[in-house]
Amino acid sequence: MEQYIIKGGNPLVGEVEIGGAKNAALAILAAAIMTDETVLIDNLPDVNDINVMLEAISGIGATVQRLDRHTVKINGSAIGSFNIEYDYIKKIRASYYLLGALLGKYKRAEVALPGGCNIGSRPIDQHLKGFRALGADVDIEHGKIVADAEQLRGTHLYFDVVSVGATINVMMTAAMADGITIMENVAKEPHVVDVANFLNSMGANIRGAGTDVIKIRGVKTLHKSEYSIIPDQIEAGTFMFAAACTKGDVTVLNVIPKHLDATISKLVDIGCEVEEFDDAVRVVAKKRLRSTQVKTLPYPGYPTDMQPQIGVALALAEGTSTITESIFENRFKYLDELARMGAAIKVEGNSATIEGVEKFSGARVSAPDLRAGAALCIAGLATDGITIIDDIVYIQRGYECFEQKLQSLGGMIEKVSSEKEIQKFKLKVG
Ligand SMILES: CC(=O)N[C@H]1[C@@H](OP(=O)(O)OP(=O)(O)OC[C@H]2O[C@@H](n3ccc(=O)[nH]c3=O)[C@H](O)[C@@H]2O)O[C@H](CO)[C@@H](O)[C@@H]1O
Ligand SMILES: C=C(OP(=O)(O)O)C(=O)O
Repeated sequence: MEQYIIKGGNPLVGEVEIGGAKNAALAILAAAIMTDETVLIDNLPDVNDINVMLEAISGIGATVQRLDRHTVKINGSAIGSFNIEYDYIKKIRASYYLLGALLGKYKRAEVALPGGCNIGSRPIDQHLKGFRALGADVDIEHGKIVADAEQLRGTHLYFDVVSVGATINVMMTAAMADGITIMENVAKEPHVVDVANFLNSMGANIRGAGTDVIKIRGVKTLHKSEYSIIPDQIEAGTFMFAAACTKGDVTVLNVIPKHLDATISKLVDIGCEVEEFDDAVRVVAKKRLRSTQVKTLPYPGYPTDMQPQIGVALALAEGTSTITESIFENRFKYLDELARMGAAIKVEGNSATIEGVEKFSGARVSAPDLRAGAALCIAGLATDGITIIDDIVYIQRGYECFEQKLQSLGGMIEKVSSEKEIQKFKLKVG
C-alpha cells in the first residue's frame, strides 16, 4: 500500500500550475458520448477518477483515443450497450452522469448506484425526480438504476435541494428531450456552467447556467466539438491553503480567480495577503494565522470540498474558530486524525469548535477521503516532525502529481510503499 511520508516545517514557495477541474471533466466525458461525431477534450486532469470514467465509456463501445496526458478524442457512434457493468464505476460518484447522458441519447440506461467519497449519505432522489419528470420510468434493481423512456418531454422542475450532480445530470437528459425544460433551484457551481457550455458547443440550447434557473430547449442531435475544461478551483484552493499553513508564498497559475472568491475571502480573513492576476493568484502568509468562522454552502458560498483544508489552517490559527458543515454530514473524520497531531477540536453535530495550537507534532494518520487526505498532507507540511499518511489512494482520485507539485514548492514529501523506503526518507531529511 502506498503512503506519503512528509517532513514539514519548510515554507512552500514558488509557482504551481493548476490542472483541469475533475468534477467538470467527469460530467463532460459522460456528455461527450451524447453525439455520434468526434469530440476533442483538452485540459483533462490525469487522475484516477478520470481514468475510471474513460474505461467505462470505452467499455460500452465508445472509441477513446488519448492524444496526450491531458487531451482525449471520444467518439460515441459505436456504443452498443446501455448497461454500465464495469466494476470500478460504482466506486466513483460521477458514474451517475452516464445515466443522464445515455438516457438523453438512447432513452435507456442501466448504471450501478454511485459510490464516491464516504462523506455522507449522498442520496440521488433529485436526479431520479428529474428523470421521471422528463417522462422516464426509473427503478432500482439489484444495486442498479434502470431508466427508460418511450419519449422524453420537456418539463418544469423545482429541485428540493440544491444539488450539483442532479442539476448537471437532468440538464444532460433534458438537452435531448422534446420541448422546453425549466429547472429551478439549481446549483450554480462553475462546473455546472462548464458542462452547459460544453453541451452548447455540441449544439444544445441551454440558457441560464450559473443562475438559479436553467432553461433548456431540447434538440434532436448533438454534433462534434473541441473543448477545454476549466481549471480546478479545489486543486487551486488546496495549494493556496498549503501556502497559508506553511507561512509560504505560492502563486497558483492557470486559474479563474472569480471561481476562488469564497476561498480568497477566507484566506484574507485569517491574515494572508492575496494578490489576484488575470489567471493567477498569489497567497503570502507572513505571520501566525487568525481564527474565523466558516460555513460551507453551495456556490458562491464557501465550498464543502475546501472544508478540510481550512480546518487545518484554523487548527493552527490563534484563537477559537468554528466550522459548520452544512452540505455533507460526515465530513469531519479528518479532525480525529488531526487530533493525533495535536489539534484541539470538539465536534458537535455539524459544527466543529477549534482552539488553535501553535504547532502540530508529526504522527501516522489515515486519509479518510479525497479532500481530507490532501488537507492532512498540508498539516504534515506545516509540522516540524515526520508525518506518515495512509490510504493515499483517495488523494490520487483527484490530485494529479500531488507530491511532485508540492516538491516543486520545496515540500519534503515522498510516496513510499515499504519500511525500507520510509527509513531511506528519514535518513535523507535527517
Ligand atoms: C463528482 C462530483 O462532482 N462531486 C461533487 C458533487 O457531489 P454531489 O453531486 O454528490 O453533491 P450534491 O451537490 O448533489 O449534494 C449536495 C447536497 O444535496 C443532497 N442531495 C443530493 C442529490 C440528491 O438527489 N438528493 C440530495 O438530498 C446531498 O446529500 C448533499 O447534502 O458536489 C458536491 C457539493 O459541491 C461536492 O462536494 C462533490 O465533490
Ligand atoms: C467529494 C469529492 O468527490 P466525489 O463526489 O466524487 O466523492 C470531491 O471531489 O471532493
